[in-house]
Amino acid sequence: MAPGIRLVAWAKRPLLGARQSGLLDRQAEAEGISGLELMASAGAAVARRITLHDKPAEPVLVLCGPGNNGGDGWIIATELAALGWPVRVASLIPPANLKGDAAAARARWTGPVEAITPETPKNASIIVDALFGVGLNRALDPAAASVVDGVNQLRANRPKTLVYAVDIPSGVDADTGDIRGTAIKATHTVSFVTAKPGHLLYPGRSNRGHLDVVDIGIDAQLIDRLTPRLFANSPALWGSSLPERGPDSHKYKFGHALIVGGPAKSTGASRLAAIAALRIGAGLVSVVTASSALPIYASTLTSVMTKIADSKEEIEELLNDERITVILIGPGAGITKATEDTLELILRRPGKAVLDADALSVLANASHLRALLHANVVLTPHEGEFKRLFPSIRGTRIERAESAARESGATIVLKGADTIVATPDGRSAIMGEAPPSLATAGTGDVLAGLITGIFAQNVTAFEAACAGVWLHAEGAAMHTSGLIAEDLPRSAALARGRLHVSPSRHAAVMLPIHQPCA
Ligand SMILES: NC(=O)C1=CN([C@@H]2O[C@H](COP(=O)(O)OP(=O)(O)OC[C@H]3O[C@@H](n4cnc5c(N)ncnc54)[C@H](O)[C@@H]3O)[C@@H](O)[C@H]2O)[C@@H](O)CC1
Ligand SMILES: [K+]
Repeated sequence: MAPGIRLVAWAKRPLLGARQSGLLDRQAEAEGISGLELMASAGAAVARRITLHDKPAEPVLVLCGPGNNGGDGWIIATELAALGWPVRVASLIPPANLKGDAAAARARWTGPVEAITPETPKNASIIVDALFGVGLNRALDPAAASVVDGVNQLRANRPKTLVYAVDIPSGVDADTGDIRGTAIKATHTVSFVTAKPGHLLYPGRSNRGHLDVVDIGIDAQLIDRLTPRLFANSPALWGSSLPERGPDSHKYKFGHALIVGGPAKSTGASRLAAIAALRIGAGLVSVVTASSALPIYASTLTSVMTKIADSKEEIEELLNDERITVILIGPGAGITKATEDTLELILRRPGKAVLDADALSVLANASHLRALLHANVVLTPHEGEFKRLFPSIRGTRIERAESAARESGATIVLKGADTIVATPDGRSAIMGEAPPSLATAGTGDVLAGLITGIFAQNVTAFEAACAGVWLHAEGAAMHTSGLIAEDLPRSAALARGRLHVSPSRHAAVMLPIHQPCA
């Protein structure tokens, strides 16, 4: 059988940062695979991935850095040359200064070696970026930055140029997705064993291009020994938890979500949330409204029920109904004493709750309510709301979401281009695939409704939050243009339906090397 590239279903594996990737390599070495063997597998896999393209007329340009990422580069060059491909190699440091596995890999390359200059990237249609990988620990120095900028300029001038990043685009921080000075804009990234947080977190996410993760011979069970807690948000994480309707299904099996409505002048947000909760599968959805706003809710909602409550006591009576499995408060609620009172009643109830929008603003100013938060409360702040809720928490987006979950005891959905879900017990997930079309009015209300509707169905806060975030993005991605919030509940529900139509979509595959690739 022809040698293939063993692509890993990376969404099914945890994300490992720089330190954990290093630990995994050390563990593999302790199990008897040398660093050089790992490097040889890594380099060979990248070379084979590149040969899925047509052989170019000009030599493939391999840019090698000072560490083991550069080591991968020397192997890639050697493998490509062995397959009869024209190759040029340029090194950032004098090859005699390389150490360890990188020096051993360099010794396999018998062709000429150029020193990297700003002019190096000219006239190449395929470039391999093996400058820096997970060992990047500071901003690129001027020599590295100028070649990186040169590669990006070439790609801008010649859009068909293929730029293959080895492990991660050089300049992107593998842990945070930050750009350290400047960074390669790759068309493809080939990483090893697991994806890295920097592949999913912005701004680095924009530099990654198409991501493949390849197997390099490390036993996947070694990953579990690192007790990883960070994941890519994908159906692999929560898909099997979502209950399916069968012939004997009854609506009461799928929960009853109660949405706290807003005043007559702002009912749209809660109506969007209610429709989203129902579409995504909650058995029953009710909006609780004051009599004054009832005509609007009653005339615009059909399958969503309305319940009237004109006083704190009436609201309390409704909330005491044990058939209600989850309550959403916030969209269009108003930053008022009434919202604060209802919020307090909700938090004093031991059950599930989702707090969004105005409820978060109220919570930020009501320190006495903080102590009532628990793991079955989901908070869905965007950056501005997060800063008001947790003004003293600093760090990267992941660190901040994790600290907030730990400190508050609630499940946090830190919204953004790369929405992060974090739980008080230390698990987190990054959604790195949301389309920019979600930046439009009302989409946050739909997200809150989706999470609420899923949470109603006997799933955990983490699963509900992750599934809501993913289905929201996947639903948006179905629209090529003109997306408005009203479209999303239906699209998210269709996305949910598709999960079970093509379960193999998230499975590992073996890519034969002669298969043409877009
Ligand atoms: N056994 C292993 O450890 C394996 C490692 N692999 C490769 O090795 C890479 C990690 O190798 P390393 O830990 O050597 O790290 P890197 O090769 O990513 O970079 C480390 C080197 O770059 C220097 N450096 C860091 N930031 C710099 C900056 N801004 N400007 C200039 N120099 C800078 C460091 O001083 C060090 O010399 C992975 O990303 C992967 O590509 C793969 O070969 C698989 C196996
Ligand atoms: K790289």
